[in-house]
Amino acid sequence: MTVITVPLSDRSYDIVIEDGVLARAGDYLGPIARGRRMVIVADAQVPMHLATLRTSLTASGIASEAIEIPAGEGSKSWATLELLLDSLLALGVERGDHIVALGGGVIGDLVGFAASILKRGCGFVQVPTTLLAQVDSSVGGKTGINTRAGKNLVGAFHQPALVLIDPTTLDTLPPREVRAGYAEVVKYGLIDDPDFFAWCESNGTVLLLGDPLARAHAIARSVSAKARIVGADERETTGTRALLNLGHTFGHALEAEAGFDGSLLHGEGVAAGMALAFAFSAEQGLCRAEDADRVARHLRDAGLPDGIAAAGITASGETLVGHMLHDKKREGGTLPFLLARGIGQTYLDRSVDLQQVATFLDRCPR
Ligand SMILES: NC(=O)c1ccc[n+]([C@@H]2O[C@H](COP(=O)([O-])OP(=O)(O)OC[C@H]3O[C@@H](n4cnc5c(N)ncnc54)[C@H](O)[C@@H]3O)[C@@H](O)[C@H]2O)c1
Ligand SMILES: O=C(O)C(=O)C[C@@H](O)[C@H](O)[C@H](O)COP(=O)(O)O
Ligand SMILES: [Zn+2]
Repeated sequence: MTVITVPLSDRSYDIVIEDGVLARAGDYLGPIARGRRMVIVADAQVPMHLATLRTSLTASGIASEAIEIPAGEGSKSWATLELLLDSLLALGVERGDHIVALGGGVIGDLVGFAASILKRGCGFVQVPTTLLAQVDSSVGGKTGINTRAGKNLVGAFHQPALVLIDPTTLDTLPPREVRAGYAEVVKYGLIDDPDFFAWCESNGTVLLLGDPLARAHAIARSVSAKARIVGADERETTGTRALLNLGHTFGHALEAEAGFDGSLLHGEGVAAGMALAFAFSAEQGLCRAEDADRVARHLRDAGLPDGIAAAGITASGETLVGHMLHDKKREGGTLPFLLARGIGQTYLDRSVDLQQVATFLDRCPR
């Protein structure tokens, strides 16, 4: 078992990583339930994991109710949020209760946001069941929904009380979703850990095939990096947490253009976005072309898109930059970008000319 703490003074919380921990969830949730019934909000596609969780709660003497949410990015919406809040109110959830989010990043973001506003804020616990959620979205308290204008534009910072990660739940995850989650794993290497990127180059293939040791290493290393960064800059005010956005300004624009319909998964958008961030950095003379090529090659080898064409997007540079103007990092007329001086040397650049970005994107193959 590995336990990593997110250091946030009186709101610090543990991330427990252990094969099979879902079947022992009651041991961890007992003290949080305080003798009350727990409400689990689960992705409708993980009934087997919901059953394991509920059995464990029952064995620990904790009653539970379940609300199932349709799978997919479309559920990070006003409509689903409203239905969820009504269901939670109907079940009598109180401010001191903790809602359990069981599923991927969609469920975690949606349930975390619902918890942040229900009765002006109640608690929640993350039980992530996708690789992406286990290495990234379940940690750090960014919650929210998408709107017509783009990704995650309405939300709140609201930290969970506990994150329970059972890597064996990934045995049922479709390979495309495993690959999408792997993009966020690679991200940690590219941000500030070149040794971890090299580890990914050597171990990515076995990790994607479900090797338990490689999987455990990748989850623990990713989560440690995220816990350290979130502890240093919880609300993305100093620029440190913004590093976790590597590839996301490009990636969210590609996702918005694709339309949140499952044709381009978040991790796929991030993969293409990271390749574009490195290619743009190389074009600007900030990093070596060999580094950008190395990033694109590894993403391709992992079965991930390495640019606009591979992401299936045909939109112009101007259209994509139009999506980027909704980015939450925007400061007046400036849009800070995560660029790179090399692998593991990502930094926030506030001097990027959006016209140059549009021209660069137009030159990328379609
Ligand atoms: N809050 C954050 O810090 C943060 C970080 C990264 C991503 N995100 C958000 O996370 C979302 C993407 O999350 P995701 O990639 O987990 O997608 P997801 O939640 O849509 O899950 C992917 C698919 O896997 C299915 N699934 C989940 N667990 C399964 C399992 N164990 N077995 C079989 N199927 C399973 C789901 O039904 C869904 O179809 C995006 O909305 C993204 O914006 C948030
Ligand atoms: O935790 C963070 O901070 C991140 O940026 C992690 C990202 O992987 C994640 O996709 C996040 O939701 C993007 O945040 P946003 O602020 O750009 O919406
Ligand atoms: Zn992301």
